[in-house]
Amino acid sequence: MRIDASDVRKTYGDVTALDGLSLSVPSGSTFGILGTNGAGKSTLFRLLVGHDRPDAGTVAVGGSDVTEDGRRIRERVGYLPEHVGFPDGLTGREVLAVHSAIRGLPRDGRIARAVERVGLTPDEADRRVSGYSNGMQRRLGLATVLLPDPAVLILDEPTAGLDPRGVDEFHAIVEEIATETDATVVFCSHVLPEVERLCDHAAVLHEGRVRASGTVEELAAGVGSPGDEAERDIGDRIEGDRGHGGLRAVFREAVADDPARDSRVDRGEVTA
Ligand SMILES: Nc1ncnc2c1ncn2[C@@H]1O[C@H](COP(=O)(O)OP(=O)(O)OP(=O)(O)O)[C@@H](O)[C@H]1O
Repeated sequence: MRIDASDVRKTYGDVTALDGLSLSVPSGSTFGILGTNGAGKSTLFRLLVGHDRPDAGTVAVGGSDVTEDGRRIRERVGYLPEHVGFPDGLTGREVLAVHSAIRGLPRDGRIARAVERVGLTPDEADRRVSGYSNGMQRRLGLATVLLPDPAVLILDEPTAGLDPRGVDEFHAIVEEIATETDATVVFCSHVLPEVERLCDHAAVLHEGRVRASGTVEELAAGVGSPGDEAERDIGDRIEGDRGHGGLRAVFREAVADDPARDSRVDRGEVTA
Protein backbone atom coordinates (compact mmCIF):
# COMPACT_ATOMS: atom_id res chain seq x y z
CA MET A 1 0.00 0.00 0.00
CA ARG A 2 1.30 3.44 -0.86
CA ILE A 3 1.25 6.41 1.48
CA ASP A 4 0.65 10.00 0.43
CA ALA A 5 0.80 13.08 2.60
CA SER A 6 -0.05 16.39 0.96
CA ASP A 7 0.59 19.84 2.38
CA VAL A 8 0.09 18.66 5.95
CA ARG A 9 0.15 21.13 8.83
CA LYS A 10 0.04 20.23 12.48
CA THR A 11 0.53 22.63 15.37
CA TYR A 12 0.54 22.12 19.12
CA GLY A 13 -0.21 25.51 20.65
CA ASP A 14 2.60 27.78 19.49
CA VAL A 15 4.71 24.90 18.14
CA THR A 16 4.48 24.06 14.45
CA ALA A 17 5.31 20.34 14.25
CA LEU A 18 4.50 19.88 10.55
CA ASP A 19 4.67 22.87 8.25
CA GLY A 20 3.21 21.99 4.85
CA LEU A 21 4.74 18.51 4.65
CA SER A 22 4.28 16.55 1.42
CA LEU A 23 5.59 13.02 0.98
CA SER A 24 4.91 9.98 -1.20
CA VAL A 25 5.92 6.49 -0.12
CA PRO A 26 5.67 3.91 -2.94
CA SER A 27 3.91 0.62 -2.23
CA GLY A 28 6.32 -2.12 -1.17
CA SER A 29 9.21 0.24 -0.55
CA THR A 30 11.44 0.34 2.51
CA PHE A 31 11.39 4.04 3.28
CA GLY A 32 13.67 5.80 5.76
CA ILE A 33 12.82 9.16 7.25
CA LEU A 34 15.89 10.97 8.48
CA GLY A 35 15.44 13.87 10.78
CA THR A 36 16.84 15.89 13.60
CA ASN A 37 15.26 15.95 17.06
CA GLY A 38 11.90 17.68 16.87
CA ALA A 39 11.78 17.52 13.05
CA GLY A 40 8.23 16.15 13.20
CA LYS A 41 8.82 12.43 12.58
CA SER A 42 6.69 11.06 15.41
CA THR A 43 3.95 13.60 14.66
CA LEU A 44 3.88 12.44 11.04
CA PHE A 45 3.64 8.80 12.13
CA ARG A 46 0.76 9.52 14.50
CA LEU A 47 -1.10 11.18 11.64
CA LEU A 48 -0.39 8.23 9.33
CA VAL A 49 -2.18 5.86 11.68
CA GLY A 50 -4.98 8.26 12.56
CA HIS A 51 -3.95 8.69 16.21
CA ASP A 52 -3.96 12.41 15.57
CA ARG A 53 -5.52 14.63 12.91
CA PRO A 54 -3.83 17.18 10.66
CA ASP A 55 -4.92 20.81 11.02
CA ALA A 56 -4.73 21.07 7.24
CA GLY A 57 -3.76 18.89 4.30
CA THR A 58 -4.45 15.21 3.67
CA VAL A 59 -2.91 11.91 4.65
CA ALA A 60 -3.84 8.80 2.65
CA VAL A 61 -2.82 5.16 3.03
CA GLY A 62 -3.62 2.84 0.15
CA GLY A 63 -5.55 5.68 -1.47
CA SER A 64 -7.93 6.11 1.49
CA ASP A 65 -7.97 9.24 3.61
CA VAL A 66 -6.84 8.38 7.14
CA THR A 67 -9.15 10.98 8.69
CA GLU A 68 -12.18 9.28 7.14
CA ASP A 69 -11.11 5.64 7.04
CA GLY A 70 -8.82 5.41 10.07
CA ARG A 71 -10.28 2.27 11.60
CA ARG A 72 -10.14 0.25 8.37
CA ILE A 73 -6.62 1.50 7.62
CA ARG A 74 -5.37 0.58 11.11
CA GLU A 75 -6.36 -3.04 10.42
CA ARG A 76 -3.74 -3.09 7.65
CA VAL A 77 -1.08 -0.99 9.37
CA GLY A 78 1.36 -2.10 12.07
CA TYR A 79 2.55 0.91 14.09
CA LEU A 80 5.39 0.61 16.58
CA PRO A 81 5.66 3.83 18.63
CA GLU A 82 9.02 4.96 19.99
CA HIS A 83 8.06 3.99 23.53
CA VAL A 84 5.97 0.91 24.17
CA GLY A 85 4.93 -0.31 27.60
CA PHE A 86 3.78 -3.83 28.43
CA PRO A 87 1.95 -5.06 31.54
CA ASP A 88 4.73 -6.36 33.82
CA GLY A 89 2.82 -9.39 35.05
CA LEU A 90 2.42 -10.96 31.60
CA THR A 91 4.81 -13.12 29.65
CA GLY A 92 5.77 -12.09 26.14
CA ARG A 93 3.53 -14.77 24.69
CA GLU A 94 0.61 -13.60 26.83
CA VAL A 95 1.13 -10.02 25.61
CA LEU A 96 0.87 -11.33 22.06
CA ALA A 97 -2.23 -13.37 22.91
CA VAL A 98 -3.93 -10.25 24.34
CA HIS A 99 -3.05 -8.21 21.23
CA SER A 100 -4.29 -10.99 19.00
CA ALA A 101 -7.58 -11.31 20.90
CA ILE A 102 -8.18 -7.54 20.89
CA ARG A 103 -7.73 -7.49 17.13
CA GLY A 104 -9.95 -10.56 16.70
CA LEU A 105 -7.23 -12.46 14.87
CA PRO A 106 -7.60 -16.21 14.22
CA ARG A 107 -5.73 -18.75 16.39
CA ASP A 108 -3.68 -20.12 13.56
CA GLY A 109 -0.15 -20.25 14.91
CA ARG A 110 0.55 -16.58 14.16
CA ILE A 111 1.81 -15.92 17.70
CA ALA A 112 4.48 -18.62 17.42
CA ARG A 113 5.38 -17.33 13.93
CA ALA A 114 5.72 -13.75 15.20
CA VAL A 115 7.90 -14.92 18.11
CA GLU A 116 10.16 -16.81 15.72
CA ARG A 117 10.28 -14.00 13.17
CA VAL A 118 11.57 -11.44 15.67
CA GLY A 119 14.15 -13.85 17.08
CA LEU A 120 12.75 -14.36 20.58
CA THR A 121 13.38 -17.94 21.73
CA PRO A 122 10.35 -19.93 22.98
CA ASP A 123 11.89 -19.78 26.45
CA GLU A 124 12.19 -15.97 26.29
CA ALA A 125 8.61 -15.68 25.04
CA ASP A 126 7.45 -17.52 28.15
CA ARG A 127 9.27 -15.17 30.53
CA ARG A 128 7.57 -12.22 32.20
CA VAL A 129 8.18 -8.97 30.33
CA SER A 130 9.24 -7.29 33.60
CA GLY A 131 12.56 -9.13 33.14
CA TYR A 132 12.99 -8.22 29.46
CA SER A 133 16.02 -6.24 28.28
CA ASN A 134 15.46 -3.22 26.05
CA GLY A 135 16.32 -5.34 23.00
CA MET A 136 13.82 -8.06 23.96
CA GLN A 137 11.14 -5.40 24.52
CA ARG A 138 11.83 -4.00 21.05
CA ARG A 139 11.50 -7.48 19.55
CA LEU A 140 8.26 -8.08 21.41
CA GLY A 141 6.94 -4.71 20.24
CA LEU A 142 7.73 -5.63 16.67
CA ALA A 143 6.08 -9.03 17.14
CA THR A 144 2.86 -7.33 18.30
CA VAL A 145 2.69 -5.22 15.14
CA LEU A 146 3.50 -8.20 12.89
CA LEU A 147 0.61 -10.28 14.23
CA PRO A 148 -2.02 -9.16 11.69
CA ASP A 149 0.39 -9.56 8.72
CA PRO A 150 0.27 -5.80 8.07
CA ALA A 151 0.50 -4.33 4.58
CA VAL A 152 2.27 -1.30 6.06
CA LEU A 153 4.77 -1.20 8.92
CA ILE A 154 5.48 2.13 10.60
CA LEU A 155 8.38 1.97 13.03
CA ASP A 156 9.30 4.99 15.14
CA GLU A 157 13.05 4.87 15.83
CA PRO A 158 13.06 1.09 16.12
CA THR A 159 16.75 0.80 16.97
CA ALA A 160 17.04 3.66 19.47
CA GLY A 161 18.79 2.48 22.62
CA LEU A 162 19.88 -0.90 21.24
CA ASP A 163 23.51 -2.03 21.48
CA PRO A 164 25.36 -2.63 18.16
CA ARG A 165 24.51 -6.32 18.11
CA GLY A 166 20.86 -5.56 18.86
CA VAL A 167 20.86 -3.00 16.04
CA ASP A 168 22.34 -5.56 13.61
CA GLU A 169 19.79 -8.16 14.59
CA PHE A 170 16.94 -5.69 14.25
CA HIS A 171 18.21 -4.71 10.80
CA ALA A 172 18.25 -8.35 9.75
CA ILE A 173 14.63 -8.75 10.86
CA VAL A 174 13.52 -5.66 8.91
CA GLU A 175 15.48 -6.82 5.84
CA GLU A 176 13.77 -10.21 6.02
CA ILE A 177 10.33 -8.62 6.27
CA ALA A 178 11.14 -6.30 3.37
CA THR A 179 12.34 -9.14 1.12
CA GLU A 180 9.86 -11.85 2.11
CA THR A 181 6.65 -9.81 2.20
CA ASP A 182 5.05 -7.08 0.06
CA ALA A 183 4.79 -4.83 3.09
CA THR A 184 5.64 -1.16 2.82
CA VAL A 185 8.08 -0.44 5.66
CA VAL A 186 8.50 3.13 6.90
CA PHE A 187 10.82 3.93 9.76
CA CYS A 188 12.52 6.99 11.10
CA SER A 189 16.05 7.26 12.27
CA HIS A 190 18.81 9.63 13.31
CA VAL A 191 21.40 7.28 11.85
CA LEU A 192 22.43 7.70 8.21
CA PRO A 193 24.11 4.29 7.65
CA GLU A 194 20.98 2.58 8.91
CA VAL A 195 18.89 4.27 6.22
CA GLU A 196 21.54 3.64 3.55
CA ARG A 197 21.68 -0.03 4.49
CA LEU A 198 17.99 -0.84 4.80
CA CYS A 199 16.12 1.54 2.52
CA ASP A 200 15.42 1.85 -1.17
CA HIS A 201 13.78 5.26 -0.60
CA ALA A 202 14.38 8.02 1.92
CA ALA A 203 13.36 11.51 2.90
CA VAL A 204 15.04 14.18 4.97
CA LEU A 205 12.66 15.92 7.36
CA HIS A 206 13.62 19.16 9.06
CA GLU A 207 11.48 21.64 10.95
CA GLY A 208 8.26 20.04 9.80
CA ARG A 209 9.02 19.95 6.09
CA VAL A 210 10.44 17.39 3.69
CA ARG A 211 13.75 18.89 2.51
CA ALA A 212 14.64 16.08 0.09
CA SER A 213 13.14 12.76 -0.93
CA GLY A 214 13.60 10.08 -3.55
CA THR A 215 15.36 6.78 -4.03
CA VAL A 216 18.50 6.38 -1.97
CA GLU A 217 20.46 6.39 -5.26
CA GLU A 218 18.84 9.66 -6.33
CA LEU A 219 19.59 11.25 -3.00
CA ALA A 220 23.16 9.95 -3.11
CA ALA A 221 23.48 11.58 -6.54
CA GLY A 222 22.13 14.84 -5.17
CA VAL A 223 18.73 14.75 -6.82
CA GLY A 224 15.77 15.56 -4.59
CA SER A 225 12.37 14.64 -5.95
CA PRO A 226 11.01 17.57 -7.97
CA GLY A 227 8.00 19.63 -7.07
CA ASP A 228 9.14 21.29 -3.89
CA GLU A 229 11.20 24.43 -4.07
CA ALA A 230 13.29 23.55 -1.03
CA GLU A 231 14.09 20.11 -2.45
CA ARG A 232 15.17 21.57 -5.81
CA ASP A 233 17.26 24.11 -4.01
CA ILE A 234 19.05 21.40 -2.04
CA GLY A 235 19.54 19.34 -5.21
CA ASP A 236 21.11 22.34 -6.95
CA ARG A 237 23.34 23.30 -4.10
CA ILE A 238 24.92 19.87 -3.64
CA GLU A 239 25.50 19.27 -7.34
CA GLY A 240 29.24 19.67 -6.92
CA ASP A 241 29.17 17.00 -4.26
CA ARG A 242 27.83 14.24 -6.49
CA GLY A 243 29.28 10.84 -5.80
CA HIS A 244 31.12 12.06 -2.74
CA GLY A 245 28.79 13.22 -0.02
CA GLY A 246 25.80 11.02 -0.94
CA LEU A 247 22.90 11.03 1.42
CA ARG A 248 25.19 12.65 3.98
CA ALA A 249 25.54 15.74 1.77
CA VAL A 250 21.79 15.97 1.34
CA PHE A 251 21.30 15.78 5.05
CA ARG A 252 24.04 18.31 5.73
CA GLU A 253 22.39 20.77 3.35
CA ALA A 254 18.97 20.16 4.81
CA VAL A 255 20.11 21.02 8.31
CA ALA A 256 22.66 23.63 7.25
CA ASP A 257 21.24 26.12 9.70
CA ASP A 258 22.47 23.91 12.54
CA PRO A 259 26.27 23.68 12.16
CA ALA A 260 26.69 21.95 15.52
CA ARG A 261 25.37 18.81 13.87
CA ASP A 262 28.13 18.58 11.27
CA SER A 263 30.55 16.52 13.36
CA ARG A 264 27.79 14.11 14.25
CA VAL A 265 26.80 13.79 10.62
CA ASP A 266 30.45 12.98 9.82
CA ARG A 267 30.37 10.13 12.29
CA GLY A 268 27.25 8.78 10.62
CA GLU A 269 25.11 9.87 13.52
CA VAL A 270 22.62 12.62 12.97
CA THR A 271 22.20 13.29 16.63
CA ALA A 272 23.77 11.86 19.75
N1 LIG B 1 1.63 16.39 22.01
C1 LIG B 1 2.44 17.44 21.83
N2 LIG B 1 2.27 18.59 22.49
C2 LIG B 1 3.06 19.65 22.31
N3 LIG B 1 4.10 19.68 21.42
C3 LIG B 1 4.33 18.57 20.73
C4 LIG B 1 3.53 17.38 20.88
N4 LIG B 1 4.00 16.44 20.03
C5 LIG B 1 5.04 17.00 19.39
N5 LIG B 1 5.24 18.26 19.80
C6 LIG B 1 6.28 19.19 19.31
O1 LIG B 1 6.26 19.12 17.88
C7 LIG B 1 7.60 19.13 17.37
C8 LIG B 1 7.84 17.84 16.59
O2 LIG B 1 7.86 16.76 17.52
P1 LIG B 1 8.05 15.24 17.07
O3 LIG B 1 7.98 14.41 18.31
O4 LIG B 1 7.10 14.92 15.98
O5 LIG B 1 9.53 15.25 16.49
P2 LIG B 1 10.52 14.04 16.18
O6 LIG B 1 11.13 14.32 14.86
O7 LIG B 1 9.81 12.74 16.34
O8 LIG B 1 11.60 14.24 17.34
P3 LIG B 1 12.56 13.19 18.08
O9 LIG B 1 13.57 12.73 17.09
O10 LIG B 1 13.17 14.04 19.16
O11 LIG B 1 11.70 12.07 18.61
C9 LIG B 1 8.51 19.29 18.58
O12 LIG B 1 8.80 20.65 18.73
C10 LIG B 1 7.67 18.78 19.75
O13 LIG B 1 8.05 19.40 20.94
